[in-house]
Amino acid sequence: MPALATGAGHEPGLYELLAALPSQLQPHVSSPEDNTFLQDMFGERSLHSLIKIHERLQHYEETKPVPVLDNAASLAHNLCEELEGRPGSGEIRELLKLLSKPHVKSLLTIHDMVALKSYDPELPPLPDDLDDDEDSVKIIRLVKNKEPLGATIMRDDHTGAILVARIMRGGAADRSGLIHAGDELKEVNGIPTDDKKPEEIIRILAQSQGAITFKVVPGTKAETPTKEPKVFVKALFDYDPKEDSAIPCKEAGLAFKKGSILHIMSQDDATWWQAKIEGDASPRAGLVPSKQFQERRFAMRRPVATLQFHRASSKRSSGFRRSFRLSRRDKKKTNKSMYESKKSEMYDMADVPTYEEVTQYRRPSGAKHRLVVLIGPTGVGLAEMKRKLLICDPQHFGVPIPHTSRPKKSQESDGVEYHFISKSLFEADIHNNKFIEYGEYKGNYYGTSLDSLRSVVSKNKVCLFDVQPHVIKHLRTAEFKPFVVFVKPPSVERLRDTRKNAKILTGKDDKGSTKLFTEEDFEEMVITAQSMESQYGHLFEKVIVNDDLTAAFGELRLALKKIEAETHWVPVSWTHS
Ligand SMILES: Nc1ncnc2c1ncn2[C@@H]1O[C@H](COP(=O)(O)OP(=O)(O)OP(=O)(O)O)[C@@H](O)[C@H]1O
Repeated sequence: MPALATGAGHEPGLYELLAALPSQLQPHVSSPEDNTFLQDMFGERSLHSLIKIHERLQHYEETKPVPVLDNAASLAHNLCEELEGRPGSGEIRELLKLLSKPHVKSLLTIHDMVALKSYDPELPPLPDDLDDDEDSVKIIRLVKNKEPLGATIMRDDHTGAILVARIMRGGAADRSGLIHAGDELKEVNGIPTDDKKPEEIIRILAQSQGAITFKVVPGTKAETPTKEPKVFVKALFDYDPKEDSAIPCKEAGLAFKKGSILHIMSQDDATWWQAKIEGDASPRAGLVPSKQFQERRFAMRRPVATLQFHRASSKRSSGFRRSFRLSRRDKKKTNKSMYESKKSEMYDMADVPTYEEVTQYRRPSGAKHRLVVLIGPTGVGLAEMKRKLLICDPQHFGVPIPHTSRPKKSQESDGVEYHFISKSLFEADIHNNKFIEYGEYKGNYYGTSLDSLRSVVSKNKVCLFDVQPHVIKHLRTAEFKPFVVFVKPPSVERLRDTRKNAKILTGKDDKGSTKLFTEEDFEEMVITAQSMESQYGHLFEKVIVNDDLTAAFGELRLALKKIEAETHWVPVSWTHS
């Protein structure tokens, strides 16, 4: 590094600071490469010269000198012409030599520019072959590296013109601020675009690197500088732009998975939003279908989807969970949620899994715990998981006590196994929507009331509730903020291995008689789990495969611990009340 000399009597300033920086920064720089880089940068001669000039200029700033003239360069030029014809003395020859030096010429030109305060860049001359009516053509030069340009283009159906359809937020074109949606593209790198298809132009752009020159006619649409909206959504479906025939430009699409958190950066276009995956380091947005568009597409596919849903649910309803533990396989038993009777044939948009607006949430200390909803096919091990949680921390976890209209047995106590109420009171409570879920078995009602969930939560406990998946959506309120865990069976082979000695309720009586699992039980468990996941998967926040019980339980405990202590995404509506 060159020595940094400062003049005697020099005021300490930027120059000294620059000289001291490398040694002062050294303790904070770990890698030798970074150190060398800093030494080189701060030792760079041109940087020192600039600082010196800056310091000199500062001295003049106080005296505020004004230029005597602003045409020094042309004056010098005229003087040279005048003197050249004359028989010269030694002084004249010296003056001529001095004024013809490029450095002096440049100095005088710069002097004039400063005197005139003419700091705007000079635009390159317009190409000669411009038509007269092309007076609003703009020549734009962008330097592009390997990243895409970040713009989509289309052909205008009426005029046939090639237009910039949209500028992707954070992309190269957006950052340049030079190209705008609505601009008409005339040429790319001297290649006329009027006879090209948009895809061909995209290809030319993709293949270009370094400086790209565009000839554009600026669009008339006034650009309203939009403040980047901070909208975050959770994706409730998987999306792959490569599989989407409707997307205007597959390369500009953003692939995501169900459960991904997307930062929506622009909703200017009603059909295609611009988004990026939250936490992704790239500033560039990609195209995703808008909520409305995705809903429309879903509605068009709806007849098939509905048919599949009904078939699956009627065939497999026996495999779905009964939270209040009636017999597991009694086909005569009824099982309803308070909302089922209201279910109409009307198409409910809220059921269409598209996006859900979310926000970050962290449980304030002392606030109620989120309800923990456990979902899974019967026999998968939910009771086992709940039991283990209750044993390991009975002060922290609790379960709701169900209601029944059956008579109390001698060994039972009211409010322990069940709340025992009369049939007429049970029916009145059904009528008043007090039960989140209820059913009838051998002439008696069984059910879980919303108040029994509230009672656990109000004791500052984590309420564990296993329920049929169609009930989840009715629990998704600001009050309960349910954390939905789906417990999934492993493969039939693994079930065979792990559940050799495990027993399940037979459902022949309500005395809790058990039997060993059959091959049919395993198959039904796996099929039911698949059906649950495909219909309700977008509502599951955590999926745990219950293969090895200890591992699955460990995973559940960790997930519950995290949800209690850490910040996570929840629907915005849950934080507004
Ligand atoms: N990972 C596992 N490995 C071996 N056995 C298991 C595992 N998980 C659960 N079991 C056993 O499987 C049986 C059924 O589990 P559990 O009663 O918890 O199921 P469930 O999902 O509550 O079903 P149901 O709704 O029919 O009561 C129990 O005997 C339980 O101990």
